[in-house]
Amino acid sequence: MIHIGIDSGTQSTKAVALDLERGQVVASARAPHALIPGLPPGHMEQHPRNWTIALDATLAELAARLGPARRRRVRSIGVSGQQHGFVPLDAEGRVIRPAKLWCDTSTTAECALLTKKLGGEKAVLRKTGVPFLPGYTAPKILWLKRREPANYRRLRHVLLPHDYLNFHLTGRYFMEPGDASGTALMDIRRRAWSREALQAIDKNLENFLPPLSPSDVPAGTLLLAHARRLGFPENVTVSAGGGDNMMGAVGTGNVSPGVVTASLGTSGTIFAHAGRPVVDPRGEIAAFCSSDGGWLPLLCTMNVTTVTEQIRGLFKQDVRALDRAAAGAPAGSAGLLMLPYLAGERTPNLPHATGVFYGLSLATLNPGHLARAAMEGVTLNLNHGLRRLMALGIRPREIRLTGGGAKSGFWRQLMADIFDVPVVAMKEDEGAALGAALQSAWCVSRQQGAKETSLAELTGRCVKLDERTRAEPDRKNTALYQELQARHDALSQTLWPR
Ligand SMILES: Nc1ncnc2c1ncn2[C@@H]1O[C@H](COP(=O)(O)OP(=O)(O)O)[C@@H](O)[C@H]1O
Ligand SMILES: O=C(CO)[C@@H](O)[C@H](O)COP(=O)(O)O
Repeated sequence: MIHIGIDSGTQSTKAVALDLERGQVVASARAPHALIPGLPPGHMEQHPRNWTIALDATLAELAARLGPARRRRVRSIGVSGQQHGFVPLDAEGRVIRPAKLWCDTSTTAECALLTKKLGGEKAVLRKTGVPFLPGYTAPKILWLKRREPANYRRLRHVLLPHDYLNFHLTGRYFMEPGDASGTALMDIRRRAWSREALQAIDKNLENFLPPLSPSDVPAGTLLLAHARRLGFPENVTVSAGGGDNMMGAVGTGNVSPGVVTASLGTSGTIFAHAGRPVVDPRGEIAAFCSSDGGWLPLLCTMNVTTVTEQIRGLFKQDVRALDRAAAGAPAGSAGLLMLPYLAGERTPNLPHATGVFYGLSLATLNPGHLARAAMEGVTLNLNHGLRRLMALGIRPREIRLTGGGAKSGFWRQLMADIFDVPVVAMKEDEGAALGAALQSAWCVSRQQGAKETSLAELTGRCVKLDERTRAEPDRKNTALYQELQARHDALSQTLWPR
């Protein structure tokens, strides 16, 4: 059987076709989609229509690559998507306005209002487990109500990006706890909507959200129009899918405690599977649910490949030239430190912070030092959160890498040195797309009942480490980076006191 996984990321949509019997990805496809340009600072939006165009294009390309015989063996599709985006739909399921994304920081006033309504930060953590942060969906809904009342009056359905793609494929409104836990509208301990959080926005909001279904329940069946266009059978199951980090967990075999994954996409995330809710009393680590029945404590920083892309653009380099330039500068960039908050930041919670190069001199103001300081800065920023994850009891023996940034050998070594933990990339680098394919295969096997296969068995069979990419911490550099971490944290704290 062939199981298809789609990952609708912030910069592009990726699709893979998994041949389950061979345990291998046999075809893949990709299509880019862009942010809406020219919006005021802090506003980050995309039109959901561009996601469906990219989804249809990648599915068509995948179908062509599979050829007629394998197309007839397609059994299921799973969808992964960037978390937290708010897709507002009217009564007919039409998109009312562009989606505000996970990296939009325009809702700090709404976060403050919601936090106050629930009784303050501690009360919010007690009631839902997840604080109101600008990246999450709840303040975006209140923003629409307060700032665009005419649009809000038309609101009848709230979906997240991956739910909207499921709706496009099946015609059904459906949500599951993994991605839904990133709305900040759930009590993540009970895996259920929090009536209090919903009512803090609108007493009718509950009617605009589908009930939460367990993640092993299918979202629906692929609409016939899609199946015919693609040459697929008529009974293709579309699984619940999930947020890209939840699916990245599955695609890196992070489905039982003890495994830690880092994703270097547009955002940077580090997460671990947990058999119980992990609520950070400081609210820095997100207490999300996974999309396989467990929980997924997660650290997210907003500035990862956006920063390296910006530096690369400045010097008109391709990704390899950027690596070479950075490798030409010494570890620690001769004292040049970068606080990478180009888009504000979620962890630490500094939505209005800006970036800083500290330590510019005749020796460091050149492309190589700037590139290295940028890569070190985003990695030190991630490491700040990794220390917090560790303080909550997550102990990584190694970290599995996924996302675009994991393709850089130079960056992998930098991560091993800064995290002081071995890192290793995966044979299939599209972890979220592979995870979505695997989750759909799991969902089909659960429907078949008697022949049910566990998710751990499926990942054990299909998820493979690429041992050639393994990087061990280099003792020459780990001590230096510990010092730099302290300087990075102190500089951040001095410039942006919390
Ligand atoms: N070899 C590489 N070295 C460093 N960065 C890379 C490399 N290949 C891709 N990238 C980065 O990965 C980014 C895309 O990552 P991806 O995980 O697909 O993002 P998203 O899922 O957020 O759309 C690109 O913008 C690019 O900056
Ligand atoms: O906001 C978060 C996690 O809380 C981000 O990780 C988004 O889910 C976007 O992911 P990428 O597009 O960077 O993969």
